[in-house]
Amino acid sequence: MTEITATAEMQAALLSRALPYMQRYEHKTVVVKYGGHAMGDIELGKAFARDIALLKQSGVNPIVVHGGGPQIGAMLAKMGIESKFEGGLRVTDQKTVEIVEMVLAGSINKEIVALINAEGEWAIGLCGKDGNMVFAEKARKTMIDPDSNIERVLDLGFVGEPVEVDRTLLDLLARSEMIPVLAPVAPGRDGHTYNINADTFAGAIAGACQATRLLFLTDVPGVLDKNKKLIDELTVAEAKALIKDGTVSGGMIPKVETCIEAIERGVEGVVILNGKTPHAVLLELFTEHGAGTLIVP
Ligand SMILES: Nc1ncnc2c1ncn2[C@@H]1O[C@H](COP(=O)(O)OP(=O)(O)O)[C@@H](O)[C@H]1O
Ligand SMILES: CC(=O)N[C@@H](CCC(=O)OP(=O)(O)O)C(=O)O
Repeated sequence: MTEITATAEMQAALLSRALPYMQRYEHKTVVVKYGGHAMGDIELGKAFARDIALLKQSGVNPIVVHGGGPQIGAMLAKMGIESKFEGGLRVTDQKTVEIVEMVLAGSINKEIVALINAEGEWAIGLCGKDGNMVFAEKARKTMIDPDSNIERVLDLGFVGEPVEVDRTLLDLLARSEMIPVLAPVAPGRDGHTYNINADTFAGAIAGACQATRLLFLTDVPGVLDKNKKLIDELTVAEAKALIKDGTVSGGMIPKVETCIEAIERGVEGVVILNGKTPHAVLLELFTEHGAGTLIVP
């Protein structure tokens, strides 16, 4: 067999394996949450943008929701403001929310839009404020104090939770062949701007759009057990237990909580996977052995 024939056969074999998966997602909504920790490397960023463009070209309706926690932290540090987190969420005062909006809805959002557009697609950068897409309310979070075992209410300032999602604009964009790239900032009916954890925002969008898949791209292979081994599959009950016993901590808490809520809202499948693996999105959706942790009911 010549080298050219061998390559053609390999490509055909790859295609024939991928095609049934491609058909499975045709005309379906896939929400991809692109975490701040998965960003940073320009080549990886281009590979991510290429995957999103390819999804669109294969008839899938992708919606990107991005984070930018480390990038916000760096900007706050430059301005001499210390980052403080409680339960994986940034304590956000008025000055902080202004910087959060600038970094998320400004620079990061437009960088991702430019990367996808460079792949020949029409991406459009928005946040919850655009088209009355998302309204938020001040987040009401409680936490069990590990020392006293007493539940305490957290005051996180202008941290919001999405309470209303209107998909009119998203549906319009899907019909116009555009790819929405969403920053997790939204207004409240009280006139304030709220900083929403990007995982929570992605879950609310996926729920409202009845997405077929919700993918979380982060900087770890998925949910790890106490021995740092990857857990391939988790039920909702097992996931709750891992948060309770502290195996899941920090930024992984809002992620896993969102997975649980998204499944309860009717999203078919939720996966947490490593966004630092080149073409993680295509591999997850279009190959038999998806990567990461799949959360199931
Ligand atoms: N059980 C766990 N399995 C995997 N990661 C965990 C776990 N518990 C805490 N983490 C932390 O959660 C981080 C991912 O959340 P986060 O930093 O918010 O990422 P992103 O910016 O991608 O949203 C990991 O880098 C890891 O440090
Ligand atoms: C309330 C809250 O914590 N908001 C996040 C929003 C960005 C985010 O979630 O980014 P990642 O996905 O990269 O973590 C923050 O201020 O960092």
